[in-house]
Order: sequence, then structure tokens, then C-alpha cells
Amino acid sequence: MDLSHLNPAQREAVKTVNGPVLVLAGAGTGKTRVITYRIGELLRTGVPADRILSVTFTNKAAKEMLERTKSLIGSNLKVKPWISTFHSLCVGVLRSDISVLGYPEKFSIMDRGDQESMARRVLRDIRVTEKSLRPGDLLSLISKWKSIGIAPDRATEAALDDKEYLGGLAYRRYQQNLKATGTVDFDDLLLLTERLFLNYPEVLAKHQQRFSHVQIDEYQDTNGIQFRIIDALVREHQNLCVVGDDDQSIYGWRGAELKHILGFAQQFPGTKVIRLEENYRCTDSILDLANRLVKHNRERHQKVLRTNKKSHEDVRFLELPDEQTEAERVVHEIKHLNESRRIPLKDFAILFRTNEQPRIFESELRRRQIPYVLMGSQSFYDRKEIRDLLCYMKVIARDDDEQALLRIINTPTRGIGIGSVEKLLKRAVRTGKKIWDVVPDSLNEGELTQKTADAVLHLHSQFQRWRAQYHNNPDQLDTLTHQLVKEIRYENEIEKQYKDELQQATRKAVLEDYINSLAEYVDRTAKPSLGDYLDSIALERRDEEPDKEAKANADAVKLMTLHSAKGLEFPRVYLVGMEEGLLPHKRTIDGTEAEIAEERRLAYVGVTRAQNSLTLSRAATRRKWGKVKPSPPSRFLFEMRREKD
Ligand SMILES: Nc1ncnc2c1ncn2[C@@H]1O[C@H](COP(=O)(O)OP(=O)(O)OP(=O)(O)O)[C@@H](O)[C@H]1O
Ligand SMILES: [Mg+2]
Repeated sequence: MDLSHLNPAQREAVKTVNGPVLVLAGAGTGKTRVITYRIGELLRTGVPADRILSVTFTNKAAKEMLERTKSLIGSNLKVKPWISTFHSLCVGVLRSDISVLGYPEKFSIMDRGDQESMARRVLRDIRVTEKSLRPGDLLSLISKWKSIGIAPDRATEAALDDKEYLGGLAYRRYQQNLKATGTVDFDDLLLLTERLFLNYPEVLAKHQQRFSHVQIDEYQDTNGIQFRIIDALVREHQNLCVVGDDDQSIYGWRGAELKHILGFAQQFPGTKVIRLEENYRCTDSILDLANRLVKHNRERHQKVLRTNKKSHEDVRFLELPDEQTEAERVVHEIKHLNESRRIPLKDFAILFRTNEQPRIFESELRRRQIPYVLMGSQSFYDRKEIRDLLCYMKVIARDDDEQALLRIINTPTRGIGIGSVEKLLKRAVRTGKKIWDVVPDSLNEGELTQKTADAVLHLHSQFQRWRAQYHNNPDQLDTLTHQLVKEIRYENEIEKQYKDELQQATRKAVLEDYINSLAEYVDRTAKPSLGDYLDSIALERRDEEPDKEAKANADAVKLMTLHSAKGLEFPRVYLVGMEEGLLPHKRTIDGTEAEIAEERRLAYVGVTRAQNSLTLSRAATRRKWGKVKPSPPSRFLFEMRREKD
């Protein structure tokens, strides 16, 4: 392999394949490049591809790393190196060994939407109103408790106020429901893997033997549980390389702990620490700005960061009267540069702090007919139609996936009313049987009419048929789903629900998109299966919708939050909404210094995404709840400019 595209420090990091290595370096210094070259180097020295594990943060980053590796070592590898996120690594471990924890091997993974309906159900069961505790808040609480290791039966003791106390009660019931239905949420994926590794040495040993070399990108954002999982995996050989930048740690709210990156060398005695100081991404004026900004953070490793890239244009600061003009100005400029200087649209990225910001840019881009992709929005799988179909597929995969069944038992309407469903559910819970199996008793006791009972049994027989069909032809998922849509007359349901023809057409197009995406899945997967498909969807939903990947590579402007821009780079960046209340976020304005420091790191991540051109814009006023309010400039703007001016 050709290591001439690396500088001496990078080469050393790539060559040191055995023992612990920490690459601690600023943005754009080639940390991710080091990871991909190491994969190449390991293969060259004869390590089998499937014994090399590289962990990244998002599915998008994993895909990108796989691409980079392929272009480095050729794409004709028979066995692929493992490149995965923490969550997909854990799914793999649990699929093989979860049964020792009393979960079924075919456990289902809840996505965010499933979690919300579960939260709502639990709160209703314990008669807590939305006023006292919102489902979303309950989920944040549960996630917090899980990430710091507070078990359900200890949460009420740990509660800090009434809300948390109610949350504790709900947490208990939530976890019971999950266990009873053989379901896990995202946090459980990590927790249960950790529990397996901690308490079942033979399971751990098996997984330790799978990988001889492990590496982690974006190490600054791993949390305690993730660290302990990796720590357990590499304990015997300690061939672990982590790369990260303490200045880019932006997931404090998920329990990422800076002390891991800072304490790595103590955790792993004999660590080789490598620093990279040359930034290959940004021009000097962009890098100056980034350096000035991040210097305001107190708790950090002192780092030198320099670049040889001379800039052709200065960083620009735009101040516009309001958010509408801000969007118009940015979009107008992009259009102009695209038309007059032939700069491709895909060179542009618009970055922002909150999910509310892109809407106005989107409508402006649409108005001017400029193609764009909004990355990281989950709209595709969150559409009602797709959620419904996914539930059908879940029940085909697992006859007893009650959560999924409850969602679609009367969708499209088939005469099974909510009252009947509740009675069936109660009886099922009481007797420990499946819903299907309590129908005869329920009928005998007069809880159901004959007509309703027939409807449930008919649905059951349909599912049995679909399941058999799936088992006969597991690689025809798209055909099966297409047929299912017709059989349940889903399009009729759409026509009944939406009077507007345009609405009907868009909804039906969603169905078609979905079936196309299934066909794509089947095409690109060596051994397609329903279980594998549902796993991949559940994980995928955490960041991207599948066809965005293709769109993003096409010629389109990219819009994304600062969180999803991590690790990426773009020739021309607009960092918009540089205002107090947006960046720093309003939640943190009266917060602690640590909270502001994290916002500052987010701004730093944004600034350092830019390769050649950077524009920071702000609106002087902004509508809040319909009223025009002044919006003061972000303190970070002053910090970036002060010394120079
Ligand atoms: N030695 C090198 N010579 C030329 N270009 C390089 C070199 N190392 C890295 N690059 C390029 O610099 C850019 C940044 O590299 P990379 O994405 O690996 O940095 P990073 O440290 O992972 O950044 P971030 O902290 O943002 O994740 C990429 O375009 C990469 O191809
Ligand atoms: Mg990187």
C-alpha cells in the first residue's frame, strides 16, 4: 500500500498496528484517513479482513468509511472488514447471545416512533396525564437513567422531583412491557451487550476472539457504556486505536465523557500518543477563525493547528434584517455562484443548530427551483403509511410482536374496534397467551361478537399465509409487500382518509417509494432476510433515509444540523442563524460554563467543515410565536473577531 499520501505522524499511526494508540488531533488533520489506511495496512500484513473492526458514530460515517477503504484497497475483497456503528455492533452480539439474558433470539428493536407509542401507552396505563409528564420527556428521562446505569426499580429513589418520580414509575412499567414483548430500545442495545460481556465470560471470550484489531473514530463522543464494551472486547490483545478531538465533543447530553479521551493513556498503559498538527481541509483564514473561537474553552488539550492552504477569499459575516431575508440572501448567492461561476450545487452546505431552522431555507430553495437535500431528517420512515407497512412486516417476522400488531390490527379498518382490542389484550396479558390464541375464549365469554372474532381470525390466517410465502421466497420481500398492500386494500383506505386528490396521490407515491426501497435492499444484500431488513431499518432511522445517500451525491445543496455534519467537509459552507438563542441554544444560555463550552464546540465543528469558503450569517430579528423579536448576535461572533479587530 502506498503510504506516501500520509505525513510522518500519520504514517506512524498507521504503522503502529499493535498495542494501544491514541491519535489526538484537531479538525481536518486526517484522523479518519488514518483509520482507513490502517485497515489497508492490517490487510497488507496478513490480518484477515473479518478480524478488523472499525467503529464509527453514524451509519453515514460507516458507509463513507467503507467507500474510502474500498477506493484504497480495491473493491474485490471477498470478506469485508467490519465497519459499523456501536449500535449495529451490539445488534450483532445480541442476535447471537441474547437468549442467556432471557430475551428471545428474534427480539425486535424499537425505533423512536415505537418508543413514543409505548411511552404514551405506559403513561395512560398508570393514569399520568400529558400535563404532568409528556411522553417525549419520559423517554429522555429513561434514556438518561439508562445511560448512567440506574435500573428501573431504583429510579423512583433517584428521582429529583415529582416529575421524575412519575417518570420512575413509568420507567418500571416501560421496561416490563419491553421484556414481556421481547423488545429492546436503542439504549438497551448497549446496556444488554455490556451486561452480557460483564456477566458471561464465555460469551465475552467468543466475541473477543472475533476481532484481533479494533479502532474507533470520533472517540471524543463515546460514552461510558460504549467505552466499557470496547474495553472488554480488546482486553486480551489491547490492539486498539482511537482517534478523536476533544474540541469536537458534542454529545455531552448523551453521556459522552470527555474524560475517556483525556484518560485513555492512563487506562491503557503503554499507549502511543500521536498528535497531528497539519490541517488539510481549511484555508488559513477559516482555520484562524476556528482557533480563535475554541481558545475560549478552558478545559482542553492545547493543540497547534496549521494549514498550508492559502485562502482566496476572507471569511464573511452577513447581517440581515430578518430570517426571511437571511434565507433569500443565502439562496440567491448560491444560485448566482452556480450560474455565473459554474460552481456545482453539491459544493454548498447550509448548516444550522436546530431542526426548526431549515424550513424557511427549504421553501426558498424550492421557490428558486434549486435541488437540495435535507440530511438527517427522518421523514421517510416516519410517514404513517410506511410505519403501518413496517408493522405488518414485523408481525410477519414475529407472530407475537404485539406492539406492531396493535398498531395495525384495525388499519385499514376491518371492524375490530378499540374496545374489542382492549379486551383481547387484557385477556392475553392475564393468561400469558398471544392475542390470536385468546379469541375463542373471549368469544365464549361474550367479550367479542362473532363478526369481530371472525375478522381477527381472518387477519391471523392472512399473516400465516404471508409468513409461509416469505419463508418460501425470502428474497422477494418487495413482491410480497406489494401483494400485501393490494390484499389489505391499503389504497382504498388512503382514498377514504383523504378527500383531497393531491394528498391521495402523494400518499400513494409514498407506498411506491417504499416498495422501491425494499427492492433496492434486496438487490444490494447478499442474503436478504426480513429480520436483517428490520434491524437495518431500525438502525438506519437513527440518522438517514436510504435514498438520500444517492441524492446527496447528486448535484444538490446540502442542508443539515451541526450534529449531523460531524466528520464531513464541503467546499463552501454557510453557517446560518449565528444568534443568541440559536447558537448557543436557548436551553443553554443561562446554563453553566460547561454547557456553553459544548455549544462553542458545536460552532467549532461547523466552522471547520468548510474547505474554501465560509459565510457566517445572522438575522437581526426573528419571529417567535408569531411575534417579531430582536435576535442578538451570537457571543461566538464576538469571540471569533475580537483579537483581530
Ligand atoms: N496527508 C494528507 N495529504 C493530503 N490530504 C490529506 C492528508 N491527510 C488528510 N487529508 C485530507 O484532509 C481532509 C480531512 O481529513 P479527515 O477527514 O481524515 O480529517 P479528520 O481529522 O478526520 O477531520 P474531522 O476532525 O473533521 O473528523 C480530507 O479531505 C483528507 O482526504
Ligand atoms: Mg474524521
